[in-house]
Amino acid sequence: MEKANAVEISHLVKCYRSSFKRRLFRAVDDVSLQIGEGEVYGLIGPNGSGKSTTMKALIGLVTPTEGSCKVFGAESIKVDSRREIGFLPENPYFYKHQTVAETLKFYGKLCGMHGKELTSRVDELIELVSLENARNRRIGGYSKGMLQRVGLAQALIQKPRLLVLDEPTAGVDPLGSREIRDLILKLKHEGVTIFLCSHLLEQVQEVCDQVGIIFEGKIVQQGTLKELTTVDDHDEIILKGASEELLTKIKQLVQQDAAAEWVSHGKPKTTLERLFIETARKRGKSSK
Ligand SMILES: Nc1ncnc2c1ncn2[C@@H]1O[C@H](COP(=O)(O)OP(=O)(O)OP(=O)(O)O)[C@@H](O)[C@H]1O
Repeated sequence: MEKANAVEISHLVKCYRSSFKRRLFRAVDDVSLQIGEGEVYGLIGPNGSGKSTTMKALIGLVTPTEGSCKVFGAESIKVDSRREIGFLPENPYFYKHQTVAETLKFYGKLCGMHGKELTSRVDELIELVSLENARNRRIGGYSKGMLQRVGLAQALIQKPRLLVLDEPTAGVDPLGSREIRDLILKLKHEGVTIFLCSHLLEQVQEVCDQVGIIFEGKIVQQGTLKELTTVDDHDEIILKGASEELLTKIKQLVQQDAAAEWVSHGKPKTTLERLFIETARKRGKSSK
C-alpha cells in the first residue's frame, strides 16, 4: 500500500506588499511539493526566496493568498492540523531568565501537557539535545548553538510527527551543526517527517531524501537527491574483478565508437552545492 503524504503543498501563492510603492509582490509563487511520511525534505534557495514564507504557510502562521497546504491530510488553516507539528523558527526567542527545563515546561503546558508526563518528557529532551550540564543555568547566558538546541527540544516537546526546521544550524559552529545533523538523522530513523531549510548545502545533502530549489518564490528544481545529483549524460558500469586486459578491451571498444568517450571509472556525481550555484548562475542571481 502506498504511504500517505505527510505534507501536501499545492499551488501555494503568498503575496505581500513591498515597502517600495506598497506594490503587491509574490513572495511565494505557485509552489507545489509533497513530503511522504518519514521523509526529510530540504528547501534551499537564496535569502528572500520564500523558504520561511512557505514554511509559515504550511504551519498556518500565514494565510495563503492562493493554493492550499495540508499536514497529514488536514488543512493548515485549521488549528487542529498543528497538533502533529513541531516548529523551530529562524530566530527562536526564549525568556532569558528561565532555565531550559522551565522553558520546555512552559512550551509543554502550551501544548496541554502536565504532571509526570511533562516532567519526564522535559528530562528526556534535555538529554537528547545534550544540555544536562547547563540545565540549571539561565538561558540568557547560552551560546547560539545551545539556543538552537533549546529550540529543537521545544519543537519536539509534544512528540510531533512533522518537524519543520527553519535554518536549524543558523549561527552554529561546525561541530554544533554536526550534532544537530546527527539529531535530525536520529529523528528521521524514528520515523519523524522533517521539512527543513538551510544554507548549509552539504548538510542538506547528508540528511535529505528530497530537495527543492527555490528562486524568487518559484521552485525551479525538485526531486530526490539521487535524481538531482546524477549526471544525466554519463553512464556507469560497475565491474567486479575486471582485469587490466578486460578494461583495455572495453576502452578499445569505446574508442571505436564515434560518439562515446571513456571518461573514468566510477560514477561522477555532482554535489548539491554545485547544482545550487550552477542554477543560480544560469539565472543570473546572487543572494539578496
Ligand atoms: N510579513 C512580510 N511582509 C512583507 N514582506 C515580507 C514579509 N515576510 C517576508 N517578506 C518578504 O518576502 C520575501 C520572502 O521572504 P522569506 O522570509 O520567505 O525568504 P527566505 O527564503 O526565508 O529568506 P532567508 O533565507 O533570508 O531566511 C522577501 O522578499 C521578504 O522580504
